[in-house]
Amino acid sequence: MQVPYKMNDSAVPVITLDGPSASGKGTIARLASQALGFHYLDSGALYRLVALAAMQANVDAHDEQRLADIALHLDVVFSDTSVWLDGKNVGDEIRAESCGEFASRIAHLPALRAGLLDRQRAFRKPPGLVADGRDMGSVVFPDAVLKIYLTASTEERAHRRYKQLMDKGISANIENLLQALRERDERDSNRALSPLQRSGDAKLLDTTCLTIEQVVDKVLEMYAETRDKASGDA
Ligand SMILES: Nc1ncnc2c1ncn2[C@@H]1O[C@H](COP(=O)(O)OP(=O)(O)O)[C@@H](O)[C@H]1O
Ligand SMILES: Nc1ccn([C@H]2C[C@H](O)[C@@H](COP(=O)(O)OP(=O)(O)O)O2)c(=O)n1
Repeated sequence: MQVPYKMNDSAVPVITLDGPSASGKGTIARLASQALGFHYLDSGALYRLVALAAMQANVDAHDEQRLADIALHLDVVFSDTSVWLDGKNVGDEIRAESCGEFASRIAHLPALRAGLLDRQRAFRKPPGLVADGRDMGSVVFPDAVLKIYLTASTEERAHRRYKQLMDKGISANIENLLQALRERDERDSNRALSPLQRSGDAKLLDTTCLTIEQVVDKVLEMYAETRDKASGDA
């Protein structure tokens, strides 16, 4: 397990991007982190990795203790281009819709979420971090300097996911994707612990009519404004 950065975490700026499935969180967080030279945390990948490991070991979605145990002992390595679980490249496997679905079904379990907390916070290292997920701004990094709630209409998100799957040569059906997105949004938003919701201090960024480049520019602009304000206040 990685050792958390301990010296003075609050001095390391964090930008959080939370939002529903296929809103573009991963794409935008990765590009913004590259532009700023920051580290990047794809927290959804951790939930997907627990889901994959659990599916491979035939662990029941209700077996909180075993799932928490998997979360605590995940042997995972993130590289720029992929993710390695127990020494095996599982980058494509964790992106499967079935894996995202299983991740969403187990993500309400408190012991599992607790088991991933330190691992997520360990990504906070100088010079800064961009983190994406559902509860990055509300629970994992409540002192983030910039919190964004990224969203887009359900139809646009289904269209984006459809195109993404087709580009990878995976067949998909837009109606099924729409239905799956609605179910996942519903489950992620209505769980008791760390639900997907826009917290009061998160800035809303609706990307329905924006290109990827426009969204990245907007995030960088928001971050520059936050820094200007902080230096003006000092
Ligand atoms: N503003 C945008 N306009 C068009 N396509 C986008 C936009 N943002 C993201 N995408 C595309 O949508 C798909 C889903 O994005 P992704 O980053 O995986 O979303 P999330 O992490 O929220 O599930 C990807 O193929 C990505 O390239
Ligand atoms: N911070 C997080 C990240 C993901 N999850 C859960 C809920 C999500 O449906 C699954 C998969 O997340 P992921 O961000 O990879 O999914 P999408 O790319 O948005 O489709 O994991 C969570 O509960 N908290």
